[in-house]
Amino acid sequence: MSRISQPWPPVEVEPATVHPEAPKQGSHLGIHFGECFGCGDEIEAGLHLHSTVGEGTTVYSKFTVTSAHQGAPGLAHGGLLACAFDEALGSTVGNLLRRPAVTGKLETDFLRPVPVGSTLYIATKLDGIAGRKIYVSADGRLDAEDGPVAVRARALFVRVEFEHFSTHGDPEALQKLAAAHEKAKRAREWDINP
Ligand SMILES: CCCCCCCCCCCC(=O)SCCNC(=O)CCNC(=O)[C@H](O)C(C)(C)COP(=O)(O)OP(=O)(O)OC[C@H]1O[C@@H](n2cnc3c(N)ncnc32)[C@H](O)[C@@H]1OP(=O)(O)O
Repeated sequence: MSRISQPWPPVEVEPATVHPEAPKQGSHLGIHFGECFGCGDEIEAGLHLHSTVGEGTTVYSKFTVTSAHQGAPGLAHGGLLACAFDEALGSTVGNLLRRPAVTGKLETDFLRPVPVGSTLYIATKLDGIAGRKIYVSADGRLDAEDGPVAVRARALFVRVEFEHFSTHGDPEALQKLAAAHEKAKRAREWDINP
Protein backbone atom coordinates (compact mmCIF):
# COMPACT_ATOMS: atom_id res chain seq x y z
CA MET A 1 0.00 0.00 0.00
CA SER A 2 1.34 3.40 -0.94
CA ARG A 3 1.48 5.67 2.07
CA ILE A 4 0.96 8.88 0.10
CA SER A 5 -1.25 8.52 -2.94
CA GLN A 6 -1.79 12.16 -3.93
CA PRO A 7 0.61 13.81 -6.38
CA TRP A 8 2.77 16.52 -4.82
CA PRO A 9 2.43 19.45 -5.22
CA PRO A 10 -1.27 18.82 -5.90
CA VAL A 11 -1.59 21.81 -8.27
CA GLU A 12 0.60 23.37 -10.94
CA VAL A 13 3.24 25.51 -9.26
CA GLU A 14 5.93 28.06 -10.08
CA PRO A 15 9.38 27.31 -8.71
CA ALA A 16 9.99 29.08 -5.39
CA THR A 17 12.53 31.90 -5.62
CA VAL A 18 14.61 32.65 -2.56
CA HIS A 19 14.31 36.30 -1.45
CA PRO A 20 17.49 38.27 -2.25
CA GLU A 21 17.83 39.26 1.42
CA ALA A 22 17.22 35.76 2.78
CA PRO A 23 19.96 34.31 4.99
CA LYS A 24 22.68 32.72 2.87
CA GLN A 25 23.71 29.06 2.69
CA GLY A 26 25.41 28.02 5.92
CA SER A 27 23.63 30.66 8.04
CA HIS A 28 22.17 29.46 11.31
CA LEU A 29 18.56 30.57 11.66
CA GLY A 30 17.92 32.26 14.97
CA ILE A 31 14.96 31.87 17.28
CA HIS A 32 12.04 33.80 15.78
CA PHE A 33 10.21 34.09 19.12
CA GLY A 34 11.56 33.07 22.54
CA GLU A 35 8.19 31.60 23.59
CA CYS A 36 7.74 29.56 20.40
CA PHE A 37 7.26 25.90 21.36
CA GLY A 38 9.20 24.81 18.28
CA CYS A 39 12.35 26.93 18.56
CA GLY A 40 12.11 29.26 21.59
CA ASP A 41 14.68 29.21 24.37
CA GLU A 42 12.17 30.37 27.02
CA ILE A 43 10.16 27.11 26.95
CA GLU A 44 12.06 24.47 28.88
CA ALA A 45 10.03 21.53 27.53
CA GLY A 46 9.96 22.98 24.00
CA LEU A 47 11.52 21.35 20.97
CA HIS A 48 14.49 23.75 20.68
CA LEU A 49 14.79 23.14 16.96
CA HIS A 50 17.98 24.50 15.36
CA SER A 51 18.12 25.20 11.62
CA THR A 52 20.75 26.05 9.03
CA VAL A 53 20.24 27.22 5.46
CA GLY A 54 21.31 24.65 2.88
CA GLU A 55 21.75 24.77 -0.88
CA GLY A 56 18.99 26.27 -3.08
CA THR A 57 15.64 26.17 -1.30
CA THR A 58 16.73 23.69 1.37
CA VAL A 59 16.96 24.16 5.14
CA TYR A 60 18.40 21.59 7.56
CA SER A 61 16.99 21.34 11.10
CA LYS A 62 17.84 19.22 14.12
CA PHE A 63 15.51 18.17 16.92
CA THR A 64 16.60 16.03 19.86
CA VAL A 65 13.78 14.11 21.56
CA THR A 66 13.75 14.37 25.37
CA SER A 67 11.61 12.74 28.07
CA ALA A 68 9.37 15.86 27.89
CA HIS A 69 8.30 14.77 24.39
CA GLN A 70 7.07 11.23 25.11
CA GLY A 71 3.83 9.60 24.04
CA ALA A 72 4.44 5.91 24.75
CA PRO A 73 7.18 5.29 27.36
CA GLY A 74 10.53 6.00 25.75
CA LEU A 75 9.08 7.10 22.42
CA ALA A 76 8.35 10.51 20.93
CA HIS A 77 4.73 11.62 20.77
CA GLY A 78 3.53 11.79 17.15
CA GLY A 79 1.88 15.18 17.71
CA LEU A 80 5.15 16.66 18.91
CA LEU A 81 6.95 15.19 15.91
CA ALA A 82 4.34 16.93 13.72
CA CYS A 83 5.08 20.13 15.67
CA ALA A 84 8.80 19.77 14.90
CA PHE A 85 7.98 19.50 11.21
CA ASP A 86 5.57 22.46 11.35
CA GLU A 87 8.42 24.49 12.82
CA ALA A 88 11.03 23.25 10.32
CA LEU A 89 8.71 23.80 7.34
CA GLY A 90 7.44 27.18 8.63
CA SER A 91 10.92 28.41 9.34
CA THR A 92 12.00 27.42 5.82
CA VAL A 93 9.08 29.30 4.28
CA GLY A 94 9.50 32.38 6.51
CA ASN A 95 13.25 32.69 6.23
CA LEU A 96 13.71 31.88 2.55
CA LEU A 97 10.70 33.78 1.19
CA ARG A 98 10.63 36.52 3.84
CA ARG A 99 6.87 36.90 3.60
CA PRO A 100 4.46 36.03 6.43
CA ALA A 101 2.65 32.71 5.92
CA VAL A 102 0.78 30.25 8.13
CA THR A 103 0.25 26.50 7.98
CA GLY A 104 -3.00 25.69 6.15
CA LYS A 105 -2.45 21.92 5.95
CA LEU A 106 0.19 19.63 7.40
CA GLU A 107 0.45 15.95 6.53
CA THR A 108 2.82 13.52 8.26
CA ASP A 109 3.88 9.93 7.60
CA PHE A 110 5.37 8.18 10.61
CA LEU A 111 7.60 5.46 9.22
CA ARG A 112 9.66 4.42 12.27
CA PRO A 113 9.43 4.93 16.02
CA VAL A 114 11.55 7.82 17.30
CA PRO A 115 13.07 7.00 20.71
CA VAL A 116 13.82 9.49 23.50
CA GLY A 117 17.44 10.58 23.14
CA SER A 118 17.48 10.31 19.37
CA THR A 119 17.99 13.28 17.08
CA LEU A 120 15.93 13.87 13.99
CA TYR A 121 17.81 15.39 11.06
CA ILE A 122 15.13 17.20 9.08
CA ALA A 123 15.79 18.31 5.48
CA THR A 124 13.11 20.70 4.21
CA LYS A 125 12.68 22.08 0.70
CA LEU A 126 10.32 24.51 -0.96
CA ASP A 127 8.42 22.61 -3.67
CA GLY A 128 6.66 25.49 -5.40
CA ILE A 129 4.24 28.36 -5.22
CA ALA A 130 0.76 28.88 -6.67
CA GLY A 131 -0.59 32.37 -5.88
CA ARG A 132 -0.73 32.63 -2.06
CA LYS A 133 -0.14 28.88 -1.68
CA ILE A 134 3.33 27.66 -0.80
CA TYR A 135 4.09 23.93 -0.98
CA VAL A 136 6.91 22.56 1.16
CA SER A 137 8.05 19.11 2.26
CA ALA A 138 10.59 17.45 4.53
CA ASP A 139 12.23 14.15 5.47
CA GLY A 140 13.35 13.46 9.04
CA ARG A 141 16.19 10.95 9.39
CA LEU A 142 17.14 9.17 12.59
CA ASP A 143 20.41 10.11 14.27
CA ALA A 144 22.36 11.06 11.14
CA GLU A 145 21.95 13.10 7.96
CA ASP A 146 21.95 9.81 6.05
CA GLY A 147 20.07 7.78 8.69
CA PRO A 148 16.82 5.96 7.94
CA VAL A 149 13.79 8.16 7.28
CA ALA A 150 11.53 8.10 10.35
CA VAL A 151 9.05 10.84 9.49
CA ARG A 152 8.00 12.58 6.27
CA ALA A 153 5.89 15.70 6.06
CA ARG A 154 4.24 17.80 3.38
CA ALA A 155 2.50 21.08 3.97
CA LEU A 156 0.61 23.91 2.40
CA PHE A 157 1.43 27.31 3.82
CA VAL A 158 -0.78 30.25 2.90
CA ARG A 159 0.66 33.73 2.59
CA VAL A 160 -1.00 36.26 4.87
CA GLU A 161 -0.63 39.96 5.65
CA PHE A 162 0.96 41.10 8.89
CA GLU A 163 -2.57 41.99 10.11
CA HIS A 164 -3.26 38.25 10.45
CA PHE A 165 -1.01 38.25 13.52
CA SER A 166 -2.00 41.67 14.91
CA THR A 167 -5.72 40.90 14.54
CA HIS A 168 -5.76 37.33 15.84
CA GLY A 169 -2.65 37.29 18.06
CA ASP A 170 -1.23 39.43 20.86
CA PRO A 171 -0.42 42.91 19.45
CA GLU A 172 1.62 43.93 22.52
CA ALA A 173 3.84 40.84 22.29
CA LEU A 174 4.21 41.45 18.54
CA GLN A 175 5.41 45.00 19.15
CA LYS A 176 7.99 43.79 21.67
CA LEU A 177 9.13 41.12 19.21
CA ALA A 178 9.45 43.67 16.37
CA ALA A 179 11.47 45.98 18.65
CA ALA A 180 13.80 43.12 19.67
CA HIS A 181 14.34 42.14 16.01
CA GLU A 182 15.10 45.77 15.10
CA LYS A 183 17.62 46.01 17.96
CA ALA A 184 19.31 42.75 16.87
CA LYS A 185 19.40 43.98 13.25
CA ARG A 186 21.03 47.27 14.27
CA ALA A 187 23.59 45.37 16.39
CA ARG A 188 24.47 43.16 13.39
CA GLU A 189 24.85 46.20 11.11
CA TRP A 190 27.09 47.80 13.76
CA ASP A 191 29.23 44.61 13.85
CA ILE A 192 29.57 44.62 10.08
CA ASN A 193 30.08 48.40 9.63
CA PRO A 194 31.72 49.64 12.83
C1 LIG B 1 11.89 34.96 9.67
C2 LIG B 1 10.55 34.41 10.00
C3 LIG B 1 10.54 33.03 10.56
C4 LIG B 1 9.17 32.55 10.79
C5 LIG B 1 9.19 31.15 11.34
C6 LIG B 1 7.81 30.71 11.65
C7 LIG B 1 7.81 29.30 12.11
C8 LIG B 1 6.49 28.99 12.73
C9 LIG B 1 5.98 27.67 12.30
C10 LIG B 1 4.60 27.45 12.80
C11 LIG B 1 3.57 27.86 11.76
C12 LIG B 1 2.19 27.65 12.30
O1 LIG B 1 1.95 26.73 13.04
S1 LIG B 1 0.96 28.75 11.85
C13 LIG B 1 -0.35 28.36 12.97
C14 LIG B 1 -1.30 27.29 12.46
N1 LIG B 1 -2.08 27.78 11.34
C15 LIG B 1 -3.08 28.65 11.50
O2 LIG B 1 -3.42 29.10 12.61
C16 LIG B 1 -3.83 29.07 10.26
C17 LIG B 1 -5.34 29.16 10.52
N2 LIG B 1 -6.05 29.30 9.23
C18 LIG B 1 -6.24 30.52 8.69
O3 LIG B 1 -5.95 31.58 9.30
C19 LIG B 1 -6.86 30.56 7.33
O4 LIG B 1 -7.64 29.39 7.09
C20 LIG B 1 -5.79 30.70 6.21
C21 LIG B 1 -4.97 32.01 6.38
C22 LIG B 1 -4.80 29.50 6.18
C23 LIG B 1 -6.51 30.76 4.84
O5 LIG B 1 -7.58 31.67 4.93
P1 LIG B 1 -7.82 32.82 3.86
O6 LIG B 1 -6.77 33.88 3.97
O7 LIG B 1 -9.25 33.26 4.00
O8 LIG B 1 -7.58 32.17 2.45
P2 LIG B 1 -8.40 31.02 1.67
O9 LIG B 1 -9.03 31.68 0.48
O10 LIG B 1 -9.26 30.23 2.60
O11 LIG B 1 -7.20 30.08 1.22
C24 LIG B 1 -6.22 30.54 0.30
C25 LIG B 1 -5.96 29.40 -0.66
O12 LIG B 1 -5.40 28.31 0.12
C26 LIG B 1 -6.25 27.14 -0.02
N3 LIG B 1 -6.32 26.47 1.29
C27 LIG B 1 -6.40 27.02 2.49
N4 LIG B 1 -6.41 26.08 3.45
C28 LIG B 1 -6.34 24.89 2.82
C29 LIG B 1 -6.31 23.52 3.24
N5 LIG B 1 -6.36 23.18 4.53
N6 LIG B 1 -6.21 22.57 2.28
C30 LIG B 1 -6.15 22.88 0.97
N7 LIG B 1 -6.17 24.16 0.51
C31 LIG B 1 -6.28 25.14 1.41
C32 LIG B 1 -7.61 27.70 -0.41
O13 LIG B 1 -8.36 26.71 -1.12
C33 LIG B 1 -7.21 28.86 -1.32
O14 LIG B 1 -6.84 28.35 -2.59
P3 LIG B 1 -7.13 29.13 -3.96
O15 LIG B 1 -8.61 29.43 -3.94
O16 LIG B 1 -6.28 30.38 -3.88
O17 LIG B 1 -6.71 28.20 -5.03
